[in-house]
Amino acid sequence: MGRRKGASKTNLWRLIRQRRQKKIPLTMLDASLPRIQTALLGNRSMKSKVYGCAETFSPLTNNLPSRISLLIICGNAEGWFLEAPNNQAMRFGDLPSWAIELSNSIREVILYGDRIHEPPNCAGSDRGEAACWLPPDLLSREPFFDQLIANVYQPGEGICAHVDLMRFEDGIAIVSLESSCVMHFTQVGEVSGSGKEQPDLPMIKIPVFLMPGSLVLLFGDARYLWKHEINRKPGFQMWEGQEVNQKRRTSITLRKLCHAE
Ligand SMILES: O=C(O)CCC(=O)C(=O)O
Ligand SMILES: [Fe+2]
Repeated sequence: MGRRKGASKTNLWRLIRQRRQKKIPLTMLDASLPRIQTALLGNRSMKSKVYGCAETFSPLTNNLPSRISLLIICGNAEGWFLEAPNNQAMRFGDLPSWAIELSNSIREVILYGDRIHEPPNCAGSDRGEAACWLPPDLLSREPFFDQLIANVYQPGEGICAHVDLMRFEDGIAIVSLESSCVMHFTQVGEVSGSGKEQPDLPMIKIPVFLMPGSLVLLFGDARYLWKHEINRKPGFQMWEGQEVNQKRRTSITLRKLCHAE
């Protein structure tokens, strides 16, 4: 079983140590999902939709110059507050309606959608949980997601190798929009007694090509034992021997916060 909500970091490191003794499968989906894109974009451009999402976050944004595409806006029980103009927007708790629509589309597409790669049969599969696109308990949870982050990357900008924070449950969805890119996956390094990751692993780097509308689903090993990164510096975005043509890229990451039991 993949790790589930509420497990501590120490437990995670123990799990990682145990799992590294075995061959670790990468369970991940990379499928072209035009329906997702349609759900998100609707009749508007991505740009206006992103503005729309920022507007939903805070009444403050009504006063902002429209050239600011996205803002970090954090919310808590006291209300929304603006952290800094940036290229990133986050939302915790109740998601705006377009993100709920997007979550529903993701669920629908996993269950019924057209896919590039046919998933192995989840129900009754003798290949076990790792063979599904998303295990049934994650697929049926409510809410499906309650945190989103929208990232906008200009050409040359990316995100360094990381495992998403442990405050989020297993089962993470990333919708990739606008510009294609290569996302790389590398295994989490061996963990020493002090809890520090050791860099001495033979590096296995798995490139995954993401088109506009691609969906990446991370669960189990892919979520906990592999880091993901996007290095969009010149020379790193190679696919089939060619440098990927970079334009602005936007991603929407949907996750579920761990809640105390
Ligand atoms: O932009 C992406 O595709 C990845 C974003 C991501 O990994 C994150 O926000 O944790
Ligand atoms: Fe991430």
